[in-house]
Amino acid sequence: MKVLVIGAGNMGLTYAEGMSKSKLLKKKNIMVLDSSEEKLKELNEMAHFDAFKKLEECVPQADIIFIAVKPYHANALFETIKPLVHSDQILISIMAGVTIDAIKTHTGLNKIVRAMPNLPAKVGKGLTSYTSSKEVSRIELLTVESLLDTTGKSIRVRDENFIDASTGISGSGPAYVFYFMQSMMEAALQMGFSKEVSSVLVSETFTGAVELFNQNNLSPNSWMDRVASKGGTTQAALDSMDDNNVSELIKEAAFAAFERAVELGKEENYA
Ligand SMILES: NC(=O)C1=CN([C@@H]2O[C@H](COP(=O)(O)OP(=O)(O)OC[C@H]3O[C@@H](n4cnc5c(N)ncnc54)[C@H](O)[C@@H]3O)[C@@H](O)[C@H]2O)C=CC1
Ligand SMILES: O=C(O)[C@@H]1CCC=N1
Repeated sequence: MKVLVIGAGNMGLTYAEGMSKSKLLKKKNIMVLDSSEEKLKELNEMAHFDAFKKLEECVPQADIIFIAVKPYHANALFETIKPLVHSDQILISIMAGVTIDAIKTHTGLNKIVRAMPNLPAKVGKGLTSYTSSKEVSRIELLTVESLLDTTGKSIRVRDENFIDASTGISGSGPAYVFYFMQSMMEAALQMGFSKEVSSVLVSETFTGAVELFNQNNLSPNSWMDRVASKGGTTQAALDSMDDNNVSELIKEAAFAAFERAVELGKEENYA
């Protein structure tokens, strides 16, 4: 089996690296194509991939085509691969908002998997939600799932609405965590800590809290209760967040990402 990754940026290269460790793929069965000369140079230095510049040299031989370009590059790319594809191929897209119907129309392919990963895939801690067109068989889906799992965990969702929803939670979510971290680091700096110490204070706090959450069966609310003493320091911080409606604002932000994913897909707004 051969996999072709088109777009070797943050996500494409991460998946190519992940899939190169898959037992389903033998060495050198991952082809990677990027339109940027700089990227190609980088790819040519990586021994475990075959790097390509021309679609006609790699698209026809691929069993699975993995698309990881930005949504606004999708349609131009689809039109160029259309004459090169054959109906047995499976196309996996991780592009935000690009719908299965649009992919079918513009590529002529029917076996489509739409997936939404997230950036922690870079360190094997990704979460990828995915769904597929009915033409992808159960066995093919198992293969796809096994490839997606090379970068972390995957979750199969019922339909594309849940892909857009998971974009608002897990796809864009790492940025919300970084937003929170950035604010806490800025507060630590203002309190007089050095940059290095601020970074350690914040990152260890996040790692520790997530580890606690993962190792126990308690809700975040229950954990908050365990940190906060009545009339104490944590309660002062939580009261301040409640007074400022922070919880509602975070939910609003997640819905903004969800709605943007839906909007991108409508009438192909990403084009
Ligand atoms: N970065 C993230 O956290 C996440 C990104 N995504 C999705 O992944 C996709 C890729 O995002 P990133 O990796 O962050 O982007 P990126 O900008 O890092 O990588 C895109 C790559 O595609 C290449 N490219 C552009 N047009 C091309 C073409 N026609 N043929 C071949 N290569 C081409 C570019 O040279 C670049 O190397 C996007 O559609 C995004 O919606 C999904 C979930 C998370
Ligand atoms: O911001 C974006 O559009 C992409 C999709 C999820 C994360 N990054």
